[in-house]
Amino acid sequence: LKPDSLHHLPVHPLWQSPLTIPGGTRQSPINIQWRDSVYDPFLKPLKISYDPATCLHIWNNGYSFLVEFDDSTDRSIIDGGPLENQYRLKQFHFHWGAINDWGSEHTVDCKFYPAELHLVHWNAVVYPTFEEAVMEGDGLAVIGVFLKLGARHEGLQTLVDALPAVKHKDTVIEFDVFDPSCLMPSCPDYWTYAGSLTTPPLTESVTWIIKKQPIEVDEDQLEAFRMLLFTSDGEEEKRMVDNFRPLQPLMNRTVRSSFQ
Ligand SMILES: NS(=O)(=O)c1ccc(-n2ccn(-c3ccc(F)cc3F)c2=O)cc1
Ligand SMILES: [Zn+2]
Repeated sequence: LKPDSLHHLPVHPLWQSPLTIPGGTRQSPINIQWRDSVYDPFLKPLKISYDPATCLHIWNNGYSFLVEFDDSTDRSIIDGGPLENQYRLKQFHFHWGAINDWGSEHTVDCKFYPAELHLVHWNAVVYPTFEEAVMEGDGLAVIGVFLKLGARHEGLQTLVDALPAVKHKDTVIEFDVFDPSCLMPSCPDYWTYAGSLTTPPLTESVTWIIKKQPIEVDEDQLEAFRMLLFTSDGEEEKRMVDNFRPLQPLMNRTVRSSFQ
């Protein structure tokens, strides 16, 4: 890419940034082609231990709504799986579509789910702050969980009930007890690959752990996501929908599976 050609990269209206990172070799999200994933018998089970009391607040950051956690200690962590160290939970958020035909960031055999949950963790064993971990190849670990249309999810409902209070960009409410483990599917199977953040700064610092089994949510719960706004109070309302990044090239990467 010659420098002047950067100005002609397609810029997706939502992301206000180049769709592809010049020189990017491990961008996310990707399509997971099930038959091309490679079973790795050395992958360990993922260990998750969250302390519900570390939950702080929910805020609408203009991209999604984030549930943020107190990551000043090792009270909410994940370990095992493909990870060399334990990683601390910082926040979780979702991506979803305007309709149920799409909304997830990752796809499986080119199939979209209506939404995708991301639990963002950082390597506090090696890096002193989240800000530094974001810049390092082994700095972050994000668990991705697909949402599919089905039965009402009782654990999610406490979160859904709070969403009207964060309808507008830059609004926040206290949310002091929530255990994200209730959003995990029962099946331990996952895929894992080396990738990036899917919104700016798009840094190539994420070990992705994508759960094979989706969780079920009902239509009302998805509609509750869709009534959020990208816009601040007083601005012309823009519904917060389709906040997912387009698929990125796999390039020289292998997706490993924890299951045969
Ligand atoms: N969708 S995702 O890949 O899970 C994803 C995408 C972007 C982020 N993200 C965006 C800005 N930040 C961020 C927040 C605080 C900070 F100090 C540094 C950051 F990069 C961040 O973690 C976090 C997670
Ligand atoms: Zn995300």
